[in-house]
Amino acid sequence: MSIDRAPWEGLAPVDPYPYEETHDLRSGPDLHPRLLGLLPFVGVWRGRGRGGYPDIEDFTYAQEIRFSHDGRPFLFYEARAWILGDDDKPVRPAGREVGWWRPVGETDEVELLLSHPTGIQELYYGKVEGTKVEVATDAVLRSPTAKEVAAGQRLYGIVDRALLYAYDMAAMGHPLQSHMSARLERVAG
Ligand code: HEM
Repeated sequence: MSIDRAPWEGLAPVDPYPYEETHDLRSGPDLHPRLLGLLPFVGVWRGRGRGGYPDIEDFTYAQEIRFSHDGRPFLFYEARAWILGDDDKPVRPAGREVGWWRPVGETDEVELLLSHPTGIQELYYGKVEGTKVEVATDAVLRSPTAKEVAAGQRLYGIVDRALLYAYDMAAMGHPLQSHMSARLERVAG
């Protein structure tokens, strides 16, 4: 394999990426009609959650989640969490995930592709019902160094203007059970 410089030699520099991405429905491109079912999620959210699992200590965390779009029929999703101490102060950065929420054609079905810095990728399928989205993994891809995560289930909902979710996972030989749940308030969008 080699890189050939010749085709680009002498050409002008390229302008910055010309298309807008927004988490604010009042600015930027129009939301693609296929995303109408997911419209209530678009924005930036911040809040706190509780987590646990059989062999670990229960923990409290804070999290920011952003759902944005660029006019095409998918949402960009990004979540960053940090562990909170008893005094509510940050203890250390925790789970991060990025991915894509993809409505399936004109249906109420949705595909969710998520990628984690822990060597795991998840592919979820599920349904949008009103302001609720429920998805379950179709596949989990793990790098050789990743922890043994076998399956996941997620429920997202907008309740009283807040974003609530619950995440159940089957991992490390344990059957599907709760790992985290949280409540986040809209902070932008
Ligand atoms: C908000 C995001 C998350 C937070 C705050 C979080 C937090 C934690 C904490 C505190 C632990 C204990 C071990 C440690 O300190 O690292 C842990 C373990 C674990 N987490 Fe998470 N986690 C998050 C998301 C996820 C996700 C999305 C997955 C799977 C894709 C996952 C899979 C696991 C696994 C497999 C373990 C090991 C459990 C065991 O050893 O029995 N976590 N998590």
